[in-house]
Amino acid sequence: MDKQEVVDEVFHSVAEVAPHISSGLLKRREYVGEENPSDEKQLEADVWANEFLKEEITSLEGVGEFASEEEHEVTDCGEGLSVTVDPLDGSSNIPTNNIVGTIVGIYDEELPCRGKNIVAAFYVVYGPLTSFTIARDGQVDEYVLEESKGDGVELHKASEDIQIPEPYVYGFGGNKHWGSDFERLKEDISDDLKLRYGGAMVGDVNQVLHQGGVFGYPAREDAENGKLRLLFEANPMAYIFETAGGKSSDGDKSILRVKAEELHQRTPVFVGSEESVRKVNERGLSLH
Ligand SMILES: O=P(O)(O)OC[C@H]1O[C@](O)(COP(=O)(O)O)[C@@H](O)[C@@H]1O
Ligand SMILES: [Mg+2]
Ligand SMILES: [Mg+2]
Repeated sequence: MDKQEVVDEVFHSVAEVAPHISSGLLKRREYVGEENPSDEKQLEADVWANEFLKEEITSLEGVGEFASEEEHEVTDCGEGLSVTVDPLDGSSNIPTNNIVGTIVGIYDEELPCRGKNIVAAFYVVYGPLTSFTIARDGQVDEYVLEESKGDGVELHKASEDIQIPEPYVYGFGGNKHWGSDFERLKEDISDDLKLRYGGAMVGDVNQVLHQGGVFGYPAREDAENGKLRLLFEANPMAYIFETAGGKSSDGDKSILRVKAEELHQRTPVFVGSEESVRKVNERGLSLH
C-alpha cells in the first residue's frame, strides 16, 4: 500500500467514527477519577473516544504504530506509518457544550520522532458543523460532514488549497502564568489584532487558519514547556499551518524541528500567519 493510500484510510476511518464520537458525548460528560499521562483529569468521553479511535486505526493495513494522548505507551500494530491522536482536544469544554475536536498526526517514523517526519495531519471540529481539515500532498483542504448513513459518511469539500490570510485574530492560552516577556508580546499583538479564544486548540487554530493571525500557548512561569503536547497537538497543527503558507514556532524555530525525546513531552506552541509568528520569534521566547 502506498503512503497516501494509508493516509486516505486513516482519514476515512476517523471520518466514519466522528458522528458517533460527537453524538456519544451527551452521556459521557463526567470525570472518571483517573488521570492521563500528562496528569490531567480524564472525562469519560476522553477514555471512550480513545478506545473507539484506537480500535479503528490499529486495525488498518499500513498502520504500524498507534499512540494517544490518553495512553502511556505506543501500541505496535504491524508494519507501516505511525499514527498519533488527541482523541478529544479541548475536553474541558464538553461539560459546557463548547467546541471540541480530534487531532491526528501521521508520521513516517517510529514514535517518538520529530515533526519533520509527518506525511499528513488533520483535525476534526465538532462544532455547529463537523468539519475535517487535512494537510497532505502539499495542500490543505477542508471537508464538512454532509450526511451520516448507516454504513458510511458523505463529505462535502468546503475549501480547497487553504492559504492562511493576513493577520486578523489572536488567541493565547495560559494567561494566569505568563512571564513578563510574553506579556509584552501580547500587548503588541493585541494592539493590532482582535482577541478570539475559546479554550480548545482545534477551535482556536481553526479560526486563525481561516481568518489569519496567531494562536499560541507559551511557556509558563510554572511550566517552562507550556501545556500542549509536541506529538499529539503541536506537530500536526504546525504541519497544517506550514502547508497552508503560515508558520509555526516554539518561540524561536519551527515546531517541526523540535527534538522529540519523550512521547508525552510538551512544548510552547505558536501557529499562524507568517508576519505574526515572525513577531513571536523576534522576541526570542524559547526556553529550550
Ligand atoms: O485552559 P487553558 O489553560 O486555556 O488551556 C487550553 C488548552 O488546553 C487544551 O484543552 C489541551 O488539550 P486537551 O483537552 O486535549 O487536554 C487545548 O485544547 C487548549 O488550547
Ligand atoms: Mg488537546
Ligand atoms: Mg485531549
